[in-house]
Amino acid sequence: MSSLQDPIGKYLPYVAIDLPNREWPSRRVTSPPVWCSTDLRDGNQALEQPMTVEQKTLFFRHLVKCGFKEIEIAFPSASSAEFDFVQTLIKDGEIPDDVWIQVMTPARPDLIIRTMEALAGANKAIVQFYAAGCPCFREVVYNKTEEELVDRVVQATDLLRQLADENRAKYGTKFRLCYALETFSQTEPDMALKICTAVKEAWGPGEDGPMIMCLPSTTEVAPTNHFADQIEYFCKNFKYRKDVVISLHTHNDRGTAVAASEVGLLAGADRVDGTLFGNGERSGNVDIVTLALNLFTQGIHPGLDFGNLQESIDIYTKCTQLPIHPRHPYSGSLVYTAFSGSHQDAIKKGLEKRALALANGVSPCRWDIPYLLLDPADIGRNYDALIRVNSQSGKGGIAFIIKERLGVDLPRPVQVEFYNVVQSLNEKRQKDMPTEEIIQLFRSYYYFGDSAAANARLILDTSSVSIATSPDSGSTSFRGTIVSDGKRHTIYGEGETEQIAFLSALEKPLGCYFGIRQGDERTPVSYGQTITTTFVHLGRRGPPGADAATWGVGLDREPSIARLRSVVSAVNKLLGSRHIHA
Ligand SMILES: CC(=O)SCCNC(=O)CCNC(=O)[C@H](O)C(C)(C)COP(=O)(O)OP(=O)(O)OC[C@H]1O[C@@H](n2cnc3c(N)ncnc32)[C@H](O)[C@@H]1OP(=O)(O)O
Ligand SMILES: CC(C)C(=O)C(=O)O
Repeated sequence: MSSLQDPIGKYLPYVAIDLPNREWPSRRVTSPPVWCSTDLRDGNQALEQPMTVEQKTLFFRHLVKCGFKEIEIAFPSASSAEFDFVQTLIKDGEIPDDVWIQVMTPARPDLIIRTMEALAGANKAIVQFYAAGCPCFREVVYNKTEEELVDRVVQATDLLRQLADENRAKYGTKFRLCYALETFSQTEPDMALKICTAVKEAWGPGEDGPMIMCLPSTTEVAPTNHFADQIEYFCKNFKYRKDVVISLHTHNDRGTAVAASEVGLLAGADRVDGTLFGNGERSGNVDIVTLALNLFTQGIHPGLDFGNLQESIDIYTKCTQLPIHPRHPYSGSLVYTAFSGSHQDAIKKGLEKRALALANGVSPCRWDIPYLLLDPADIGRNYDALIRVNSQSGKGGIAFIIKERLGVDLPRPVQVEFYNVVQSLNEKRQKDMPTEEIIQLFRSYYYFGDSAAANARLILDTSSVSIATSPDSGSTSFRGTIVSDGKRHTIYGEGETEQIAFLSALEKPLGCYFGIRQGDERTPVSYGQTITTTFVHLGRRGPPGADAATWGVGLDREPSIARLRSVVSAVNKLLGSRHIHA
């Protein structure tokens, strides 16, 4: 069996930057960055099967709909499909006036020329060219000295400026340059400054807007505090800082791309490029949905619209053929679901408190629900999946489902009673119980609604019921028709309340004596109509030691009928027999 070897010597720790007065730890982000989607380039280049023109077009339209104003659409020199895609978007008028398309090229003259050809006719274009700066790339990949590398990027910038001028003259295209110092986070800080200064000076002030300096963690190799130091150091020491937009492009090799971008913004960056759901090379780019919703849950509108997140998920999965993990932040199918009892209980209480505050007109009503960072409704989800029941669940979660689906607000003892029923089934099944099944079980267990009546030994014909209260004695009389074990009886009884009168009327045909031990009636709930829910705890007198008691539930628009129904429910449970559980 293999075991993890001693890593000392094989892997080197990062070299910390001397930044004694670092400011990023105490800063706050108060407004969103400029966003750039790189789904159609970095995302696309990492797919087993890169997107077709149709898929890219669909994705592009969606990015526009989400509100991206800068969209990297292709690596035009990679293939004719990529080249043609750029031309198709331009010629078909797909690009809104306020959107800058971005394309990517290495700092190679042949590829730069081809890239600029692809932009013929564009209105607004950002050309991103890249060359890595770190020692490994200089030595291993390019075989170039620092000076030779600087020369290469300066020559590339000169060529880009010349071609941009030509395109501008021919098509009126507005051009901005983005230089991506690939492997920035592995490049010596002063080398990073040197190479970016050379590019900026070669490009000049830029006619159509500020130049962009993209500082990527091409491969994420160190903790995020180090990345933040690198960005702050660059921002403080780059002499053209005020003239450029600093952009972040973080990868997720250590699983901290989101955190790296967040601290990078604190450290002074202005722009973030990344992909929806973090698609991209290896473990991906930064997930822009997560970043944006992280801002949203701090009370800052991200300037991107993920109000219908399912649409983004559907388009993403269709175009990339990649799934979203069920536990993916904000987007996963299970991230707004609690299975465990104490989570469910807390969520239920939080939502009830919020409902009360909303009903009392509290506005704005702060979202403060245990375990739920975001209101699922904000991204277009409903509350159906909030609670799912398995053997780890408790009474609170089950009560939540019954309340949400049936409008029945169970009192605590009924919650406990029904929880025990669900729990004993769950323990046998060893898997979660779908909501529909819980509802069905509730109906049948409490002989609730028409479907449950089929199993009932006692049925009350509610249309036959007449209840009267004597003004003299104050006593209430009940008259009505029941069906007991298939036989029809017209019965009569008297008592202090309609429930007691009904119970006394039942004694003869059923041959049993029942007594009310406890009752509970809930404020009528409104589901288009006003419904009263009544709960009764009913005892049956049996032989010594064999007394039984149970809860019954009754619902009706008419409060007195709801009370009688609760008695029917409890009596049926006590009589048992024809009752069949799920
Ligand atoms: C970190 C990133 O994601 S960067 C973006 C990466 N994306 C892509 O590569 C997707 C599209 N790429 C492609 O289709 C192809 O790589 C092409 C068409 C661009 C180039 O293909 P080829 O000409 O066959 O070259 P290849 O990809 O093997 O590149 C290697 C050469 O480019 C050089 N090179 C690599 N990056 C750069 C750069 N940024 N600037 C200048 N030269 C570079 C290498 O040093 C190497 O040169 P050498 O042949 O003299 O040793
Ligand atoms: C070249 C840049 C933008 C990049 O994709 C990276 O470094 O990961």
